[in-house]
Amino acid sequence: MSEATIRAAMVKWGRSMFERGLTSGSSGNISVKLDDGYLFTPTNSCLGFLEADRLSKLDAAGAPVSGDPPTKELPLHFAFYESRPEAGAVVHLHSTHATAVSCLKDVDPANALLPMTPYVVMRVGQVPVVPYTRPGSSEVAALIKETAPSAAVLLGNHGPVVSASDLDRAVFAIEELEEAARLSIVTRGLHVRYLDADAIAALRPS
Ligand SMILES: O=C(CO)COP(=O)(O)O
Ligand SMILES: [Zn+2]
Repeated sequence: MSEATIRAAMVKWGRSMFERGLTSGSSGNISVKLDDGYLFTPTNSCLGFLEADRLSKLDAAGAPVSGDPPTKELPLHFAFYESRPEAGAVVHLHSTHATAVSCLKDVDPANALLPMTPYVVMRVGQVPVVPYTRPGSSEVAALIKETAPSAAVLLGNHGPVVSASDLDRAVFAIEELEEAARLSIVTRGLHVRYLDADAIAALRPS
């Protein structure tokens, strides 16, 4: 895929997620790995109004090449790229329900979402919660690396982050994560029938 196509896809998905209320204001950030480096959304940009030629380009060592200054969450994104060689894209949002789950005291920090439906198992897998760190802090990197090989993580009291082999898959996965979090919130206190181990074992990523 050409760099121009990837830039257009970042603008398209950013707008789509923003317009559907999956992240507000200037929250959230997206990155994609290129053959010769990375593209990042600029810091303080609104995902709904990204401009393809202003995206931040970094070289393979993380040095700036062109565009506006990158998201302050570089340590977060690079923690995924460094611990998951298959990662080709990373998406971070402040989507409401996943963020709500990230604030709950009584979830299992090893896996915050018990599997109720198939797609979260197929697209996301286990979702650990890492302790709160200040947005942009480099301390988050070691915490993310401890969760490897999880492709998805909830930042405690902050929001979801997902990595995948490409941007489409990362967006699909973070949307499934948000929907699974929404189901877990709306069914709280109800008697839920979770997927059993046989059903989970029969699901394969596709
Ligand atoms: O979500 C955010 C911080 O966690 C947004 O930060 P940036 O505007 O620097 O990308
Ligand atoms: Zn954030």
